[in-house]
Amino acid sequence: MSVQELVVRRGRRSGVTTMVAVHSSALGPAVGGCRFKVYPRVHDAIDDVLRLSAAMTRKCAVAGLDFGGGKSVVALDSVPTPEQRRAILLDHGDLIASLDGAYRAGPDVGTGPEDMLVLRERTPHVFCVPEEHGGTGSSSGPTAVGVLAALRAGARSVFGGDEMNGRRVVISGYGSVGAQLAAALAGQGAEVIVSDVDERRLAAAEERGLRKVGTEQVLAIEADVLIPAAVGGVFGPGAEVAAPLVVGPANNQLTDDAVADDLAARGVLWIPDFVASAGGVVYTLGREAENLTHDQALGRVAALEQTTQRILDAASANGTTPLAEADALAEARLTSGAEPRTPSPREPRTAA
Ligand SMILES: NC(=O)c1ccc[n+]([C@@H]2O[C@H](COP(=O)([O-])OP(=O)(O)OC[C@H]3O[C@@H](n4cnc5c(N)ncnc54)[C@H](O)[C@@H]3O)[C@@H](O)[C@H]2O)c1
Repeated sequence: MSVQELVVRRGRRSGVTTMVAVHSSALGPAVGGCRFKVYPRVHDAIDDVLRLSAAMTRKCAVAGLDFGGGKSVVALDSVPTPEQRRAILLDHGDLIASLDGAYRAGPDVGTGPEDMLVLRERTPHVFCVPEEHGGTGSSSGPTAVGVLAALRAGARSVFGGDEMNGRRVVISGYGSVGAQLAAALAGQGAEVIVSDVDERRLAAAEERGLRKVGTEQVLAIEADVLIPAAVGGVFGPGAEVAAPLVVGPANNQLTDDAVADDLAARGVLWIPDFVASAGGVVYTLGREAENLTHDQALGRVAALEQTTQRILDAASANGTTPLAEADALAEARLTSGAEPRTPSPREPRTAA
């Protein structure tokens, strides 16, 4: 897999290997989340950082952002103590600082706004520190708003309308984004069923009156919409999916791009994850890099509905998949550097 820059370093305080991949800076400095995860081997972490950074390039390009794709990964061999965690974050902050702004980090799986605060002790190139420290905090709310925008476009294509009342929706992963999607869709009258590997999350869902289903049944359950909101690699070759519409925030849902063709051949409309999950990065960069107001930034997130519609219309007109059309849109921006929304990327507000 091509990558512009990959830096892998063992931290001097923690002894833990952390890494940053800058996949592309064709449209601007690379942005991406910092993932804390236990990996069997460092090579698995390297594979992950490369794939995730490439997905960020596509996400930023399709969403019209003047930023490139990057990612950072902390390759853990076990869950760290709080002291180790701080040492790892400081080491990782030094690594990000050494790239001099070519990569800017936000939270990802395993990290949150408080961790960004520790990174910021070593580098200004950090997004999403808590609001009381001048950042915008967790991006899960805007991410959920973006998924709902993409869902509306998808529902019009599949069901002829975007009314969710009476529709059955299965959400895999009742975490930060999944829980917000569940609340919003239940509020619109949808029958929401959730799945999670964490019993405490399931108990929280049940307290809110939501039905649960085992993780092994998620793909097979009869539903109108399936929302992958947990992990990547959900759909492999020949995956059997009962729901006609799949749209969700989880990154890298397909084990391979060719799976998009398999899903289409089975009559499943899969909205590319890098389109549906862009709400968080669109909102955060709008607020922190362009100083937009909350409402202005949310307006940009809502525009993901039109972007998705454009992709679905093109797929329908050209007899292709939404993935092929989303890729074409990303490629057009990357090769022409087309129509930057802002004159030039600015420093993140947190850098001030
Ligand atoms: N938070 C954001 O702004 C954002 C932005 C873009 C993409 N994403 C992606 O969306 C997904 C959800 O993000 P989040 O912030 O809600 O994460 P989260 O960690 O808060 O929630 C994930 C949930 O999935 C559950 N889970 C893990 N493995 C599972 C499995 N095999 N089956 C079912 N449930 C499982 C976890 O227990 C957890 O409750 C992640 O893949 C993340 O990378 C999130």
